[in-house]
This record gives sequence, C-alpha cells and structure tokens, in this order.
Amino acid sequence: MSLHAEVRATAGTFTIDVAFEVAEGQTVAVLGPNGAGKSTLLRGLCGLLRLDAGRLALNGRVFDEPATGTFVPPECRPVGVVFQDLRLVPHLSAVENVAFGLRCRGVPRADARRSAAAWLERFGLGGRAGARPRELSGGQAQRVALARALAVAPELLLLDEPLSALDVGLRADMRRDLQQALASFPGVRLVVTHDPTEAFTLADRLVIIEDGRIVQSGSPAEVTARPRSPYVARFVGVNLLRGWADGDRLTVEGGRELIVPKGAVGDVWAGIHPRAVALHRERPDGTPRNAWRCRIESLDVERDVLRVSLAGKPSVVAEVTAAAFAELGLEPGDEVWASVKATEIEVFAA
Ligand SMILES: Nc1ncnc2c1ncn2[C@@H]1O[C@H](COP(=O)(O)OP(=O)(O)OP(=O)(O)O)[C@@H](O)[C@H]1O
Repeated sequence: MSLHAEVRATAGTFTIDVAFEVAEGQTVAVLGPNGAGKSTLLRGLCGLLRLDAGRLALNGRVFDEPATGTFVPPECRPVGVVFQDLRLVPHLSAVENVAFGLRCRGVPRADARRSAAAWLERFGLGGRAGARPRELSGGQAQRVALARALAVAPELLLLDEPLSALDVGLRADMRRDLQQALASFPGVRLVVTHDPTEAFTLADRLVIIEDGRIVQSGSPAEVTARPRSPYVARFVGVNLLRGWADGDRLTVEGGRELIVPKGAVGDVWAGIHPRAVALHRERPDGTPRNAWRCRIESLDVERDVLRVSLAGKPSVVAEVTAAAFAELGLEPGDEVWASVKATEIEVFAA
C-alpha cells in the first residue's frame, strides 16, 4: 500500500519530471528552492494539473496515466490537501468549510455537518464552529484547513508549507499539533516545506527537487551525512565543497589543497560540519591541520551557538559557542584563521 508517483507535467514553460514511492504511514518532506516545482508537483498529485506522461497510483488505484487515458478528477480522489494559503471559503463558517469537502464527495448535508463538527472538536475548535475564516486566528484557520483535509478520510494527505503563514511564536505549538495529527493519520503523508525544523521533525524521508528534477532523496540522516548539492548542504547546515581528490589530498574550488582521509579519487564533494571548523586569531600550529585565512562576514545566533559565515578560499560556515567566540574577541569584518582536521572532512564521489 503506497503512493507511486511518476509525474511528468507541464505548467507554462516549466516541466516537472520526478518519480518516487512513499509507503503507507510514511511522511515525506518535499524540499527545494523557490520555483523548483514543489507546488506544481502537488497540483499534479491532487489532480489540479494533468500529467503529460507517467503514472500516479495510490494503493494500487491509478488516478492519472496518460498512456491508458486514465484520469480521475480531483474531487473523486481520496486525497486531502492543505494549500499554502489555506483556501478556506470566506463566506462559510468553520464547520461549513470542513463539511464542504464532504459535501463535494456526496455526503448528505446533516452527516457532513455532524462529522465536520466532530473534527473541529478534535482540533480544539468546538467553540469556533460558527466563525468565518476572517474571524479566526492564523493558528485556528490552519487547524480548520487541516480538519477539512482529514475529514474526507483521505488515503493521501498533502500539505503545502503548512506552517509558513504562522507567526514564529505559533509555529512551535502548531508543529507539535501537526506532528500528532500526522502520527494518527494512517495514509501516505507528503509535506512541502522550506523549513529544516519542519522537515526534520515531521518527515521520515526527504525528497529534494531542483528545477523540476529530484536531486536527492533519503532519510534525514542520510541526506545530512551526504548532501548532494549546495542547496541541500545549506538546508541541512553543512559546508559542502566541490573538489578533486587524489589520495589524501583534495584540491577545492579556489585552488586550496586540503588534507583529507585517504580513499576517494577524482571528482568529489567534501562535507564539513560547521562544528568542525575552529577559529583562531593567529595561524594555528602544532598538529598538521588544514588552516586558511578568512574574513568574518556575518554572525547568526542559533540558541547558544553562533554560526559564523567566513569569506575565504574556501568560504565556510563555522559554529562556535557564544562563550568561545567572546573569548576570541572577534567581530564581523575581522580577519581570522579557520582550521579543520583532516579526519573531520567527509569526502564522497560527486
Ligand atoms: N501556470 C503556470 N504557467 C507558467 N509557469 C508556471 C505555472 N505554474 C508554475 N509555473 C512556473 O513553474 C516553476 C515552478 O513553480 P512552483 O510554484 O511549482 O515552484 P515551488 O517549488 O512551489 O516554488 P515556491 O517555493 O516559491 O513556492 C516556476 O518557475 C513557476 O514560475
């Protein structure tokens, strides 16, 4: 029981061409830069965009397959969708919005209303059933949209950037609610997101799309360990350098030669976790280290660590504790030495 998605579709001049499978009970996060084709993929999956080629099947039932002329319209698919802008009907109350999806699927009015009220109750919105969307807070509107998607007992749940419209303060609470809702939903779950926290807390598997194609997929741990593109590396917070390896030498872009663990030969990626980048005021000596001069470009505070963007050859991000950084007495614009132990550089074939 699963989603089989082989999607080739066109929106204007843009084409999406991806293939992946998701097992029942799994949550997949679809990631990618702006314009990568995430929403277009979602439209293909829910039937708002017809495939040019490929095959879309859920639990063995085919919903779209141009080769056989099969196309099941959106309202006849067991698919629940929460769109980025929610798309609640403005003149309908919360309970009517939730009932709407059921009515579209032919459920009699009274039954649809009863079921909708029960879903709102489950999401703690029993008291807001009569409110119109503009009378709801962002978090409440989000819950109504989620209730509407789940009320139709879908086999596939599609969420497009489910938390992006919420204030940062509300997001953590809503993420927890969403995690619970997803855990109790037995079907296939697919979440489009830009947010690493959302992806890592909600998903079993990541599918990363760039320019309408899958560049990488795997568990969060696999993707973090071996990012396959600069976008993925940025997303997971890892430094990724492209280079040429020969034994224990790696020549990276910009020409610097780094000492790395022996193994890979040829065109490679080298991943360096920001925690592995040490900062020094003077050139470090002693144990043989890879060290090079950089300029501190900017600082980002993330809880009790600082992410320090370093411009140099190569440019990297270092992660240091606030205390260690204060001890060095550095600030943006200052010159600094960055160093990385050879054993902290993971080299893998490009
Ligand atoms: N109906 C359309 N006509 C023409 N071009 C379109 C159409 N729909 C989407 N596109 C183009 O397809 C590309 C992919 O768009 P899409 O909205 O799927 O990206 P996305 O990954 O969801 O982006 P974002 O993260 O910004 O929401 C974009 O370049 C967009 O301009």
